Amino acid sequence: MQNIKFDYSRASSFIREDEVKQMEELTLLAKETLVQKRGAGNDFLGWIDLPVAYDKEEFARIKQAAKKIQDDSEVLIAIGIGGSYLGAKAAIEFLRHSFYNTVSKEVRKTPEIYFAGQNISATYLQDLIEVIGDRDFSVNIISKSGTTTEPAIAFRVFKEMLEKKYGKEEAAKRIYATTDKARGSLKNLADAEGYETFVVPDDVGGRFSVLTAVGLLPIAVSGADIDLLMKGAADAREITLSAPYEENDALKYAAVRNILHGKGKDIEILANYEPNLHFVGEWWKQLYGESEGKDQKGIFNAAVDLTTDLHSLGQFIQDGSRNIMETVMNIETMDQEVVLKEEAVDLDGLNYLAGKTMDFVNKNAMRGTVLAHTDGGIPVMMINIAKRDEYSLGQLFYFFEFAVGVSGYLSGVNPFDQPGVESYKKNMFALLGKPGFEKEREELLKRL
Ligand SMILES: O=P(O)(O)OC[C@H]1O[C@H](O)[C@H](O)[C@@H](O)[C@@H]1O
Repeated sequence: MQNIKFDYSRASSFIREDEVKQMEELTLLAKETLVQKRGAGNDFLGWIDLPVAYDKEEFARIKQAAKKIQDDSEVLIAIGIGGSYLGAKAAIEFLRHSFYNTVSKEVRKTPEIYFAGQNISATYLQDLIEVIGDRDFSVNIISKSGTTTEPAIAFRVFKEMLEKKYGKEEAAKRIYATTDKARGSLKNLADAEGYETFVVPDDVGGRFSVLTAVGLLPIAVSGADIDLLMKGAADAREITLSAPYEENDALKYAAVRNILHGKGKDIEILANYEPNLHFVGEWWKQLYGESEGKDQKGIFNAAVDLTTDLHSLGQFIQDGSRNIMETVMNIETMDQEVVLKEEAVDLDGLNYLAGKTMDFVNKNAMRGTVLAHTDGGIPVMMINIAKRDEYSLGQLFYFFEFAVGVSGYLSGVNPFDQPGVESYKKNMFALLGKPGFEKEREELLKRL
């Protein structure tokens, strides 16, 4: 079943069919380079077969660990940043209750889940500690490299808290470490302290790791069905690897956004009309931004929540600099319904909507906006998502991952490295006085 469909028919005034056809050869070549692991970054292509070739024994352990956390904890703190944060956050926000952490326990049924280590804010951390209070909690520390500063700092704090509350031995049973199978300080620490560990495979980069233990453990704790998530990704893989160019949506998305980029559309905004999709947008920003923004090239990625942002950025999108393309994530069938009622006196003038659902209003807002943006000079592409469930999300993750691999090769970059991310770290370490950065420190202090 194909639950994710790409449709660029609305952008027909910006792009001709023969242009898309002309991209066929290059796009198929990029796809073959990717699949046959012949391109730059080919050490990091484990995500291509992951949905069918994942470690089944570990998968079962993830489910057991999730069950244990559900049984013995009221709160899970998932610590991680970038790819070790955004996938799980996106999935839980998309799949579960809009107010997951605040809705009653009877409705939620599973532990509250908070994220930490995705910033260096003391206020955020102190407030989170207050939220946990004296309740039972567990920690999932997630870092592929095992050396990232932000999560390491947060982990120190929560590790101490756990050890104080439960004693060292019991605390160790409430700490789950997801990291490299052999390297890094987190792996060493986990081995020394006896934490249960889960592996981020060597050949899966952080931003492609949502379907490894990195994403799967917190997602499973939230009560979402990770079997269905994997099934969705596996089916998307099947479709993407076998469909011819004309019917291959991931390839078309890669081709079309590159054509539009060539016409001066340097910015791509990913829009949603459902708040549950907000963090899919955040996940996508890392996936696309880190994969393509390098060598002084790339499409800048931004995400907007609509109709909310039509009342802030809407003016700019409609009428500002014309270097933007838009991709809309549209959930075709929503699971909840609110029907608008008739009022005896039509003071707010809304009686014309009586009997209509909110989704009807939302979808028409979307249709109207797509047309307005098109008329305003913004090519709009649609990604139609059948519904809000694990199966569709698995497909969506795979669709975006595959498309960015192809798209990166089309634009001539290595989509699987992120050399630029090191620059801020080097300066931060130097300013913090980390051993080994003495020379850089001297130079930087002169510039402050
Ligand atoms: O999982 P970690 O090794 O802690 O890495 C977390 C993040 O760190 C850096 O920002 C990388 O550029 C990201 O790609 C990565 O997802």
